[in-house]
Amino acid sequence: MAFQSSDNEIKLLEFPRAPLSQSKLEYAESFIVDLNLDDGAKGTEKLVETIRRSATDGLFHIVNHGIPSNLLELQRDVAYTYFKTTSLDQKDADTTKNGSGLFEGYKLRTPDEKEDGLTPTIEEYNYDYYATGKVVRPPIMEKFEDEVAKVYQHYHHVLIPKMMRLLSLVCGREPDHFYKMHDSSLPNSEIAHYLRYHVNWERDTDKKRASYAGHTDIGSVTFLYCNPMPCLQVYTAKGWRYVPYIENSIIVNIGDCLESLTGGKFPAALHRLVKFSPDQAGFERIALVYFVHPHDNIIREHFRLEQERRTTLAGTNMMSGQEVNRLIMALSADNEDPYAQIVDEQMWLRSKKGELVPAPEELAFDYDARTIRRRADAENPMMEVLTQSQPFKDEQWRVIQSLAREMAREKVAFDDVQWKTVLEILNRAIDTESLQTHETAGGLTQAQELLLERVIHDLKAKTIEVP
Ligand SMILES: O=C(O)CCC(=O)C(=O)O
Ligand SMILES: [Fe+2]
Repeated sequence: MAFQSSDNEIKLLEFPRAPLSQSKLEYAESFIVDLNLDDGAKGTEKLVETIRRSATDGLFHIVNHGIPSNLLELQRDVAYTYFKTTSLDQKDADTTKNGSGLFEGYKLRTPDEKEDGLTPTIEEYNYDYYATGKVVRPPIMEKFEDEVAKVYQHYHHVLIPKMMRLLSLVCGREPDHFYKMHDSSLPNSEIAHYLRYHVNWERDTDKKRASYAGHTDIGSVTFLYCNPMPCLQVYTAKGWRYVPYIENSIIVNIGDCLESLTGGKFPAALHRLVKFSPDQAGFERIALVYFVHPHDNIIREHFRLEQERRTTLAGTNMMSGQEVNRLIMALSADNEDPYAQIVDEQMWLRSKKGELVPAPEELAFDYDARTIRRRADAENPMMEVLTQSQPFKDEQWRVIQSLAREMAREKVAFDDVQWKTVLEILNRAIDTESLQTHETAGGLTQAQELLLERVIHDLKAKTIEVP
């Protein structure tokens, strides 16, 4: 039950702030965008250049953003008070789905957590101020809504347009190019996201909450109010690095949608949370995040394109920047960094410029589970379709891989039925050196046939080595 004093008034608690950490840590480069310099002329050009340079990390810091720090710190106290003083039963009741698949309110506990009566060690609350207004807010949030809403209003009316304009300029577009995808003419969502990391949150790392295992945010940009507890890391060309703490700054973090909208030229920031530094042990951490998504139809198109790319790349050993991200996510979920030993820095940088790069040979994607596993113990989903549970011979696999590479390059895909035809043709080509493609039941388009013929021709010419 919410803490209430005798006069029925809910009291705001002050979040116990840890002293600044003195730990010596390896930090990412600080790309600082001072909005006071945004003059529409030389100053703006300088900011555009800084943002352009930050594209390797996908993350930069804005200062002189115009939101008074006391408002943001009030927001931190409000979030803390809610998490700290609200009963579990009330929190369970505070969840609402807003119809878009995104949750509103308190993030539902898992059935296990409910059964064991446990409070999640990372708690989350989502707040879409510009949504329909149907959601009933907890009393402490209602009480301070007018003040805290000034933060949302500033994001909505000032910082989103400014960032979208700067990002459009970075990408050589018309100044309103990205903002037109976010304005109020069509439905979209902006979500204030509060997180409470309990003192002992790292003990639950097997639960892999998205916020701390390596991940990218799905929207276009995310604003993160600077946090004096240096747990946030970003993946850079040098590996995982701590995000520097710059007082009163707001971090801007590029999400998947902006990566798609820029054709991979502005890659999403891959980030994660790691344990508290020893001199801040015993404190909790409250994070204040503001997710920005483009219009709903653009989000849908983004997911459609992602699905299409996955279909095209499935079974190939080529990866897009997003797959590279997923690879690092899968490998670094335990806060280790084996990725750097597998893929070199140049490859990573190329993927960050929108190129397809070869995946490490020994790894295979599992698109359904959104993970990547070592090939030895991987069941490749394409192999399943092709072999219908027969084990796949090495030589067949070699040919299929070559075919798949060509498919990725030429953007040709086969459906499940067509794959069976393809397999028949390839098996015959391998076993009898017969290269006829037209003898089979078919179902292939001309482009597919041509592609297949070329791969088979290479096979005959032994440019594909069959061991
Ligand atoms: O806790 C933080 O600083 C960031 C959390 C985060 O990455 C997220 O909520 O997506
Ligand atoms: Fe995130």
